[in-house]
Amino acid sequence: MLRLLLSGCNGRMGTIVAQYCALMPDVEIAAGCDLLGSDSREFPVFPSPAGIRCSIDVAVDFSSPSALDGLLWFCQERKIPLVLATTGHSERQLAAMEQAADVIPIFHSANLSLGANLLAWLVRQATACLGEEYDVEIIERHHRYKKDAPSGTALLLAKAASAGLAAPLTPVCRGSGHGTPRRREEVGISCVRGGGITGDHTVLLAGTDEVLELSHSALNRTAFASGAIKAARFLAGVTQPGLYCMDDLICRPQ
Ligand SMILES: NC(=O)C1=CN([C@@H]2O[C@H](COP(=O)(O)OP(=O)(O)OC[C@H]3O[C@@H](n4cnc5c(N)ncnc54)[C@H](OP(=O)(O)O)[C@@H]3O)[C@@H](O)[C@H]2O)C=CC1
Ligand SMILES: O=C(O)C1=N[C@H](C(=O)O)C[C@H](O)C1
Repeated sequence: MLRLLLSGCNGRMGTIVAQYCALMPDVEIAAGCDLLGSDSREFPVFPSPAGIRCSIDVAVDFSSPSALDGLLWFCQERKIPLVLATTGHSERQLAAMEQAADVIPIFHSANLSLGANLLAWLVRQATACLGEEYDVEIIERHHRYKKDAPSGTALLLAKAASAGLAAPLTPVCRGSGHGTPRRREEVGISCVRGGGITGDHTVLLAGTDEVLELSHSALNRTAFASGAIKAARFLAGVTQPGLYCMDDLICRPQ
């Protein structure tokens, strides 16, 4: 049995992950964490990891950047691997996560769906083929409740676009009326928030005479939940501390 700690268990993703795990005979949510706790779930819910005493194989976090410090402390103390799916962390937090990966295995991915990670790979191939003459612009669209912008996936795609080129691109968030012409060395990110959009990402490669568009749409949150459980299963078999990501799960041509 794979025993999980689910951080952010009362949220949109936490709810879907718990439902998804309930369908798996060999995966169990041993404990949950959420700010308000809860006594109506099929597992105990704690306001922070500090109070958890039961045995945990892997922690899975879909909560908020504010949960990170407590989670890293708990997982390092108990030597528990961590799947970190939350987005919107600061540079300081990302550095703390990298340090913690010297002690425990951490699987960090801003998007746990197979398709979005394949999109990142395709974007890298596309910029490598098209080169500096094509401007890269990213449009991300999410539901009205999303707190962070730009999305973690948009930043991941910006990095992938940059990796295909000789000179790196700097991510720039587009607002309305920015009033200066685009600079060649930027990758623009435009954020849309509305309704119940689960998560759409489009990468535009805009040349003078043609435009290539590559897109991914998550149709529901199970796309992420299934990736989270694959990542948890993977970490349960990892023996070395380190930073892992979807590249460690996906087989594709180099
Ligand atoms: N990597 C991936 O594939 C995906 C990542 N995400 C990311 O996951 C995160 C959660 O998304 P979503 O479920 O939509 O958000 P929600 O706001 O619906 O859920 C987050 C839950 O975490 C709780 N929470 C907030 N702070 C803490 C804390 N310090 N400790 C424990 N629990 C806390 C929230 O409580 P309260 O509401 O009271 O604040 C809420 O119940 C986001 O960062 C999102 O971007 C989402 C989908 C896919
Ligand atoms: O908050 C969300 O909902 C999502 N967040 C992730 C992100 O910031 O990229 C992944 C997905 O797009 C859904």
